[in-house]
Amino acid sequence: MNARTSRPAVSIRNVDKVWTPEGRTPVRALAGLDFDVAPGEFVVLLGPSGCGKSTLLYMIAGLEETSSGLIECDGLKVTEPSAERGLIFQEASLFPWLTIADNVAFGLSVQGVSPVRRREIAIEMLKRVGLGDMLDKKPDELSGGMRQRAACARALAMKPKVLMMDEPFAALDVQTRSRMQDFLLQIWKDSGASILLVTHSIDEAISLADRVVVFTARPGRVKTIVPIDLPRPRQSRDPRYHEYRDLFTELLADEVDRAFAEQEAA
Ligand SMILES: Nc1ncnc2c1ncn2[C@@H]1O[C@H](COP(=O)(O)OP(=O)(O)OP(=O)(O)O)[C@@H](O)[C@H]1O
Repeated sequence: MNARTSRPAVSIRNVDKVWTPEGRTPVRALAGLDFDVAPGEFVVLLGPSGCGKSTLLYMIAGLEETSSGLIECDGLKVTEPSAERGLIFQEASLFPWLTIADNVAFGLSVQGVSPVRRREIAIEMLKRVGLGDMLDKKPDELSGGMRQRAACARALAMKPKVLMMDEPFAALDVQTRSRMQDFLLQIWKDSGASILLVTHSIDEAISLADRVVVFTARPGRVKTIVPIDLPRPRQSRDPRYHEYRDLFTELLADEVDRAFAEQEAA
């Protein structure tokens, strides 16, 4: 972990979330979440389907309110979205009618950056993610991996302190996924941002994380937090890698069974 200050980048204090959809039974998604993310730390959220991982990201992003408890970023209570907290989804949510460079520049226009400077930043960011020769392409002219890199460039252009990623590589093929993981580690080091990444993949968690937060089945609670004490780049042939894999498989198995049992009973 390359924490630089003692103040957490994200502080999650006793957070509950109950969804109350109109005309439907309330859903208790998260209960009593309490953990911190250090500046520059890479935290992976791992847990069974429906345990509230995405819900947590939306609350940190300021897109949803907590039902109780407190979320702070850099010491300030989260009340609304901020450029300091970027969110990337499974499918790159780029505007299809804009070029890649204009997509990256778009958020900066909201911040009042001049058109010339926006273009400069967009080019710089797209070069950084290896898309320097794709500036004037539209999203549908790019592969899925390229689109995700463009989404990363757009988020990084805002210089976020926290970058949240909701299963960002789940839709990609195995080879592209592995390259994107290497790429992500590189931009994480370069940017100094904290990363919170949701995945269902145990291997992705071991390959990327400083710490893995394992959730219980719904309502999601922190089952345990496991630091990954392996040097990077992580090698799947390392016997300790296999020990982590066995540990996470065991930790998740009970929770996945519980989640299934609940779905069948519903
Ligand atoms: N907008 C919403 N309105 C009502 N209920 C919601 C809403 N969003 C999520 N939920 C419910 O909250 C629970 C947690 O959902 P969430 O998507 O956060 O879980 P998850 O762990 O990210 O799941 P998955 O791994 O399948 O993506 C689920 O039961 C879901 O149906």
